Amino acid sequence: MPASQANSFASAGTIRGKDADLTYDPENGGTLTITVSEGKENIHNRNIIAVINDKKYRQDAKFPLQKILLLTNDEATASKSPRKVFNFEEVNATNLPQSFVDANSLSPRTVNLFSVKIEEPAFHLYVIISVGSGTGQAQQYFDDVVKPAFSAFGIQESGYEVYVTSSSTSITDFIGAVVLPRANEGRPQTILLLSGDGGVVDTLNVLLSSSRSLDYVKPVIGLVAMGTGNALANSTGLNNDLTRGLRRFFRGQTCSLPTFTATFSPGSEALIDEGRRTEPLATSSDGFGIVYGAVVCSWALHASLVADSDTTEYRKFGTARFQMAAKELLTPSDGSAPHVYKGKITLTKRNEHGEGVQQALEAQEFMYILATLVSNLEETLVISPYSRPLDGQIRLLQLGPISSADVMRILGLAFQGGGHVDDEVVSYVSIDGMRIDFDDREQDSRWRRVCVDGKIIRASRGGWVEMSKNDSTADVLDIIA
Ligand SMILES: Nc1ncnc2c1ncn2[C@@H]1O[C@H](COP(=O)(O)OP(=O)(O)OP(=O)(O)O)[C@@H](O)[C@H]1O
Repeated sequence: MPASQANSFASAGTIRGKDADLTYDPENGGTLTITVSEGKENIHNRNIIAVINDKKYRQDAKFPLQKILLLTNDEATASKSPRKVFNFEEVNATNLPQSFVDANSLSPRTVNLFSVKIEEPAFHLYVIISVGSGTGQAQQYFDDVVKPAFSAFGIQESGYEVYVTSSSTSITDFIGAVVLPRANEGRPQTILLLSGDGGVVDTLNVLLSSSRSLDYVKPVIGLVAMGTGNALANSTGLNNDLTRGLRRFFRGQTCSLPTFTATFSPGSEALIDEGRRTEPLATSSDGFGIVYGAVVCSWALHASLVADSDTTEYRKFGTARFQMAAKELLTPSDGSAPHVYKGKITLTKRNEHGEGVQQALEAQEFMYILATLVSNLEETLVISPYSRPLDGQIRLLQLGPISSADVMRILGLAFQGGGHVDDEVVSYVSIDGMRIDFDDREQDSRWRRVCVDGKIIRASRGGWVEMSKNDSTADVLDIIA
């Protein structure tokens, strides 16, 4: 069979300028096997950002030039050369098997975005680099991977706006000053966000707490997982490949992001600057503090460990920071017993007529209260195994005043695929909302800390927090997943 008539799974082409037999196996995520005279090489789809046809190929060439944008990992090279964490390669090829090209080509949305972008630069494309996220790799990922990948698509640096964070309010400021006004003018905007959950949540909070015009066009966010937990990226599946979600940005679909509102009693404040300072919450028309979220609203052990571990010192340890802070809370180094959190919890569930029905929990002492819209708080921490990507269902996990050893055992099961929800000490239910009334005996404000998507809010003494799922009127941004 002549190479030009090769079937969809095998062909004779070239790779890096050398003649090669090419075979594509779609099983197990997809692998291209390249055989050249010197030997074999496998390229897995999970390492591929995209495959593109190079527009600059010569018309008289036998086969058009194609490019495989490849990202190979990572940590092995990093130990030898700290600068070289991300190995991006633009692999020149010709006559790749069609099924391989189809499995790695751009989504129609991206094709459209890039063609409009080149012809009409006012079509807004931004890259936000949150340099404080995770262990601080976002800038390097941009320099080593995003910039050359955009360039391979013909999008030069003048074709997009790059915004690098300089403080914890940078994303909020940028969204409020640039993205919101343009959305209100009806302009389509795409933001590639190199951050953890925080960048998405900051964007959400600005858009939801501002007034939106009738012309409002939802900005679209593509997320590259650069945070510590990356709950959104890990729960939507966009971090399933080895490109941190950049593959999904080029190939995925836009989806609405389910969200919730957490309302706080007057006097509640956000803790910032490693808990050293406070700032007021945005307020609702009736004067209550408001925070919007898309991931988690928690109290007790989870909120305490997120708060305690959010320091520059702890952040250096990546996800281990959460376990280190949990250990200190469960087995305090001064030998004291772990705190038992006191409060009254009322759940809201909708009945078949869509009416909210309230149910007060009998128990008033807890170790762990966590309501979530997502399955994974970290890549391997499956906190809510029944949650499906972007399903919009809030699920509540509850642990009573059990021993520290039992809490560690339960969290261990959560790290082993989510088996903890079948354990008899765990309550795991679907809800539409929840209210916590903090017991007046909780005098130490540390035990009234609530976590909303990583932000820590200290509720007022004897105060409350109420969280409820948002309806479609809160549909203010799309995420590529
Ligand atoms: N240049 C900067 N200076 C100070 N703070 C920054 C800077 N850049 C980002 N930040 C802050 O760092 C935090 C990073 O949050 P983000 O959620 O992106 O990552 P993370 O907390 O490591 O991950 P995750 O939320 O997924 O666990 C945010 O509060 C953000 O505002």
